[in-house]
Amino acid sequence: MLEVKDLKVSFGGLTALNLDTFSIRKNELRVIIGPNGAGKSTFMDIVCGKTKPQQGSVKFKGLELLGRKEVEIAKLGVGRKFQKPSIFSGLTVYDNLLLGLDGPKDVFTSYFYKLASYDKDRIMEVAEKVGLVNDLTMIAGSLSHGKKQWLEIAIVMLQDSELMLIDEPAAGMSDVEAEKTGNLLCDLSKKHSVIVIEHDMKFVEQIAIEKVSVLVRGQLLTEGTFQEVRNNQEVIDCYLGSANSAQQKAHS
Ligand SMILES: Nc1ncnc2c1ncn2[C@@H]1O[C@H](COP(=O)(O)OP(=O)(O)OP(=O)(O)O)[C@@H](O)[C@H]1O
Repeated sequence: MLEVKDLKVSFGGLTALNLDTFSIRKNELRVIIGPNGAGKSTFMDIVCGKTKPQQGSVKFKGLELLGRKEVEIAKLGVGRKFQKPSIFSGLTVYDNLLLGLDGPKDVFTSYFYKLASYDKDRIMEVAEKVGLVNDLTMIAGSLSHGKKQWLEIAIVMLQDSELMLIDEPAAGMSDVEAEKTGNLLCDLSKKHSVIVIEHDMKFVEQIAIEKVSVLVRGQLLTEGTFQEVRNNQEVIDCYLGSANSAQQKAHS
């Protein structure tokens, strides 16, 4: 589904990413973890066309993505949820979802776009899945932080992208909200390839049903199951640090 090779990106002399290889399968859920500044968001920025790397190759279903515009990459089937919610705060939840449909792309035409009943059904189906069905008339800006994150995930779901890039979906969520988000992402991965960046280890453990990739200083340190990664001494040293060591001592 996605095959990355020799990817390099620097900002003003600082190497943000230097990735030899990275790939994920169709309908795989991959979690990327790593300390702050490891290059995780930069990786997603490159895949969705927001950032141009100095060199490398990013193939999506065999098609080279590098050199293409963000809109074109989105149309090819790559959807992105950013770290900070980027919804239209002044519009209702419903109108945000309407804009997320693969129809007219500006606010004005969307308002006058004649919705097919299929589109309405899609909006209701997705709103139901993310638990926003009772909030459709709410102004998006007044939603709780967790619900804003769900709205943004809903917008990616409406685009029905084959590859979904989800940056820190559980940030700022309560445990209950995070668990619900985890279930949603696991469910999505039955029909889509999903890459999730996350810091919260409890959440990572819940969603890491397949491989976890660890990025450190722009490089892929290791990949494996959650348990393998969690017990990897280099990962403990580089990333999980003393908090995890203390936890392991407490368990032994
Ligand atoms: N547009 C930019 N211009 C300059 N430097 C940047 C830019 N984007 C990212 N960087 C730098 O590249 C490095 C990698 O940043 P990135 O945001 O990808 O890390 P991250 O792993 O997502 O971190 P975090 O977990 O804190 O979000 C950092 O040193 C960051 O300051």
